[in-house]
Amino acid sequence: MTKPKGVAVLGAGSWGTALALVLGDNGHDVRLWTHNPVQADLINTERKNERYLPGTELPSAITAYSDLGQAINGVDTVVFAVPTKAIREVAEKVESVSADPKTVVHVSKGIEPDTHLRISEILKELLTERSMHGLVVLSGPSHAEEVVLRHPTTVTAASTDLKSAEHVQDLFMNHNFRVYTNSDIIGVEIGGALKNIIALAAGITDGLGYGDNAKAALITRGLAEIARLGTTLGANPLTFSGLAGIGDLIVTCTSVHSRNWRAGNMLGKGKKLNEVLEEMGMVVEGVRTTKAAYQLAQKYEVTMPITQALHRVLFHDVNPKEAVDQLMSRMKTHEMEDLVNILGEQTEADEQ
Ligand SMILES: NC(=O)C1=CN([C@@H]2O[C@H](COP(=O)(O)OP(=O)(O)OC[C@H]3O[C@@H](n4cnc5c(N)ncnc54)[C@H](OP(=O)(O)O)[C@@H]3O)[C@@H](O)[C@H]2O)C=CC1
Ligand SMILES: O=C(CO)COP(=O)(O)O
Repeated sequence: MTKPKGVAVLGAGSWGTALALVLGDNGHDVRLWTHNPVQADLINTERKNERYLPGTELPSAITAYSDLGQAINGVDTVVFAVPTKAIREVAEKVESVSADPKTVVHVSKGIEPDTHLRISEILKELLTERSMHGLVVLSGPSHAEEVVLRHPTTVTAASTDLKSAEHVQDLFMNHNFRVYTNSDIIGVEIGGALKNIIALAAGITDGLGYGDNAKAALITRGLAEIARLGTTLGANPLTFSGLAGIGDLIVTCTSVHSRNWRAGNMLGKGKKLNEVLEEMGMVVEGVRTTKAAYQLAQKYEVTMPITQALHRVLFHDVNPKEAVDQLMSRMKTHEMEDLVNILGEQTEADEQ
């Protein structure tokens, strides 16, 4: 395999910086782009990103840039690691300064409200052949705080083009960071985005003082509604039993590292959404994704009771305890209601 020319990581928050560290450990020339020139200088002089990953020593292979053209021209892979709401702005800038096509990777976990676009769809809309020749999503159960400690982590690289997925697998894979490939880009993006909704809800139930039964209920019934919407949108149902499905759901609902869980926890303890977001100071993707998923559930008539309950808490000021009570007193139903419906339809068809 020829050594890649270099990798640019766009976004020097916790995840962009952690991924830059993995790539640096693997011996790549890493260009970490931030829109903040002061932060770029600090990273280059102190070899640390104190705001987002305090105490982590960054490998010497990483150089921070605040000039986007300098960061991306000359590398063959560009990793978008900014929050979903910044993807459009950064992609437009990339398209305008890019001198040649690159493999584009994104690691963001969200869906755009109102357009309902997944991030790969936004990137395809904005990046032309001038700047992109392959598109890969890297996702899975992976808190930056543990990745920089070089603790074992597994993720999946999804693309409709297996060669591009394997290129990304080779770039990132090492003894601590194991990368699988997957061809279901829809399922991987939907799993990664929607788990944040359930993690917010899990934080809320913990904040209310409920225990492990409530959390297990949220994880399993959450997975059911993620899979219900995901398959409606064209995902392979099996993806939801993998790293980007149940894997990421478990890690985000159970870890104190999760910003979504932490934000939910504060809501459960009685804080207001705007106070919580201010206190976090880092992106809580699940808030916007709840809006997008709620709209999608309405559009496709998909039953998503947890998402709907969280939507009431976040945007209609419903008390979290009341939202849990409403969820628990829904009409009785079969656990495998979708399966029962499909089997029922089949039996009816067989009898005719
Ligand atoms: N943290 C994690 O463990 C993981 C995160 N992810 C996903 O990665 C994505 C990024 O998350 P994460 O790094 O944690 O977020 P953070 O909040 O830690 O950092 C976000 C970074 O993006 C920058 N940014 C924000 N808006 C813009 C913009 N318009 N133009 C340029 N840069 C911008 C911020 O700059 P500034 O400092 O100036 O605000 C900051 O450097 C999210 O979608 C998240 O779900 C996925 C897996 C793991
Ligand atoms: O996606 C993540 C872990 O896989 C990070 O989750 P949070 O954004 O909730 O911290």
